[in-house]
Amino acid sequence: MAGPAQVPTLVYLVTGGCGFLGEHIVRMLLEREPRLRELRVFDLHLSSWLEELKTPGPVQVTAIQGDVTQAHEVAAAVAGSHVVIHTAGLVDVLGKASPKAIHKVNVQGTQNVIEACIQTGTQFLVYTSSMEVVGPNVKGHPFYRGNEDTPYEAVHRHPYPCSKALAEKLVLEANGRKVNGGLPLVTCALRPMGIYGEGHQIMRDFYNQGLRFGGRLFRAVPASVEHGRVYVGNVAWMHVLVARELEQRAALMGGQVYFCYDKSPYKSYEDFNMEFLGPCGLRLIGTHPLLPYWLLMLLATLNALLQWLLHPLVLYTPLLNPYTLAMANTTFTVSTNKAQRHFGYKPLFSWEESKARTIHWVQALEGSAW
Ligand SMILES: NC(=O)C1=CN([C@@H]2O[C@H](COP(=O)(O)OP(=O)(O)OC[C@H]3O[C@@H](n4cnc5c(N)ncnc54)[C@H](O)[C@@H]3O)[C@@H](O)[C@H]2O)C=CC1
Ligand SMILES: C[C@@H](CO)CCC[C@@H](C)[C@H]1CC[C@H]2[C@@H]3[C@H](O)CC4=CC(=O)CC[C@]4(C)[C@H]3CC[C@]12C
Repeated sequence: MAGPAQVPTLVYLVTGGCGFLGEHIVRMLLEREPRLRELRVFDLHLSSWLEELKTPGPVQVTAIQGDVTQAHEVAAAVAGSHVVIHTAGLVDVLGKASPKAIHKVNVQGTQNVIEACIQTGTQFLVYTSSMEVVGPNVKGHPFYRGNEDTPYEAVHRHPYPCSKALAEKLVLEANGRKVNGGLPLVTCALRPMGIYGEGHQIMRDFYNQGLRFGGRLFRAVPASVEHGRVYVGNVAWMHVLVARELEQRAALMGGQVYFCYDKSPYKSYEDFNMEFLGPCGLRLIGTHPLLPYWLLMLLATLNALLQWLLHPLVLYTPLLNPYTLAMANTTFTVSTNKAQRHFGYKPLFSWEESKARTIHWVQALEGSAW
């Protein structure tokens, strides 16, 4: 809420504001950005929950149905905004979208956002990048408690990380370009670890898979492999803070990247999911992977082959493919305080609270075993 001395003046635009992360950013801005006058929510598909936010209140919420690949639609939405949080993206590692579509949305879409800021004189751009810009790489090298300066051979082949890496580069290189009116564009990129929390589709998929197998999930990843995770509320909070601080700390923060992290424990992907699915009645079978890695890779490759064979007829997109298996089997965790040093980030939600909120959400899912 605005204090007595604060007159809300700022206009924010959130692209992808109806997605899993986008919704949390939108709600967080409304709760915790007192200087906000108007919040523009731009998305290809507008969600029904936006309606309740559009009712008269201290902040005008404007829903804009649009496509980031359409430069004119982006420019119209950006015009007159002070800050753009560009979180729209095509997130796909299961083969639901073509490489071309992923590139178009993630790279061309980001280029359109940058050019729109330049054309319309919008000075501050926050980009949701991804840990995937760094790794895990195709060689399966571990990244153990690394930070933004840890050397790592970032080599990608999959369309999604390739597109995020290219888009991040565009955003960082645009820092300092002159926007209409002559002021410099200030950009920075946030690289979330694997996000979890209310609304997480893959968590929902694992839960439904567990229900189909009589409440059981079967271990495929050794418990010793650590996969970094971060709660969606903390990712949203980091976006709000960066957007708020970018003006005052432009010299320090402009052109920088920040991993998005919190106090979520370092665990394997499956053991971490069990923190939520366990209390909802699911069990993870096996203390070690039930099948050897080579056999899992064979099955994953068969899945990829089936996907290719079936694609003219149906979309076959199982969770297990060579890429997801390699991702889940490679340690990738961060330990950094760069965001704290540069803009005072501290997680808003403790691990206990993040866990409780996520469990509560899983329990409320349809078909719950709870
Ligand atoms: N889910 C995760 O674990 C992580 C996600 N990220 C990044 O966070 C961002 C948000 O991801 P999620 O919320 O998980 O995905 P999501 O798929 O739930 O949200 C993406 C949103 O972008 C919108 N969108 C897609 N194409 C669009 C287009 N052409 N024009 C306008 N809007 C479009 C979608 O409709 C959707 O609402 C993405 O940029 C993603 O790369 C980064 C790290 C981890
Ligand atoms: C082998 C399977 C048996 O249970 C487990 C498969 C799990 C995978 C579906 C996930 C493992 C790692 C995830 C990715 C990771 O958290 C990083 C990501 C960052 C992003 O920017 C987007 C999402 C994702 C690619 C995430 C997707 C799901 C996994 C591959």
